[in-house]
Amino acid sequence: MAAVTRLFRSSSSSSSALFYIRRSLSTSAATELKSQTCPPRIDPKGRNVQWVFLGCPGVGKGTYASRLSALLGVPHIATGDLVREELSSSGPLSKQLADIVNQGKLVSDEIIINLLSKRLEVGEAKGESGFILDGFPRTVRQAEILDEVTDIELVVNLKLPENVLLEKCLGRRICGQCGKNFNVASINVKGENGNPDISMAPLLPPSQCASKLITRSDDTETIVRERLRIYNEKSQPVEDFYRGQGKLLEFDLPGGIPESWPKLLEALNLDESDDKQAATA
Ligand SMILES: Nc1ncnc2c1ncn2[C@@H]1O[C@H](COP(=O)(O)OP(=O)(O)O)[C@@H](O)[C@H]1O
Repeated sequence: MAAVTRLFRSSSSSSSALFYIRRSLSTSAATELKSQTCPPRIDPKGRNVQWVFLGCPGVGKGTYASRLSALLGVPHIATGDLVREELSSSGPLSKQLADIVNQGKLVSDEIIINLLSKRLEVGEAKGESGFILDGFPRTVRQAEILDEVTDIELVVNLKLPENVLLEKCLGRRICGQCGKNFNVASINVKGENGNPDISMAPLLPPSQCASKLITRSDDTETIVRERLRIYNEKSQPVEDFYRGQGKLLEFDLPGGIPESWPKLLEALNLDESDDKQAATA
């Protein structure tokens, strides 16, 4: 497979893949955020933002990153989706990835950078610029590599208590036909240590999707617990990396989408009229 060939041809860690990332991103204008944690009020479209979404498995990175990508007119690039696409192909990497993902482990930095650079190449050919990254970087090494090739403006760190994350992952369903995400869990968790209670209504599928729902093979309790453990070990240092750069916006989700989305827009200094544009996009 071309991606693997390219990866193993590179003499230093991911250098050829990095070339593609650099080339794809060099045309995008980056705005320094530095010590601010709230971006300036902006005209959302055509801004070519370079944002990253961090957060534990099941927190909702995909949901909010995808809504914001529609609002801001930039691609939502989820490395988990790239891994799953590769998994469902019959390429030689597929079996290796299945073993890693189904143990809840992280794919190597080299493979993930290679998949990401291929995705960026395709986007570049279509004239894309800017991005919202979801699920990348997940290690400090990945964050350092990203820093070498682009200037991330803002890193949104979505947070929920661990018991909610587990329930959300176990309730997650995907329509096998249209690919939309749903959640059958009805969450009511009492807040501990002075934290507020959290309730989330299920996000149920319409009738045409109801009979086609599938569960991700890595959304079992054992694998989710392992993914949470690995997040704490490998990905939490990424939060510190960006906190040190003054780019981290911490966002405690207050509940499901109806409660969280307006508050997230507020935290990002985006307003309701921008939201309406997204809804009709
Ligand atoms: N940046 C990355 N680095 C290493 N592995 C990754 C990365 N992104 C995704 N993966 C792999 O793909 C799997 C699914 O990713 P994702 O859909 O983002 O899951 P999650 O729901 O755990 O956030 C991960 O468990 C991991 O094996």
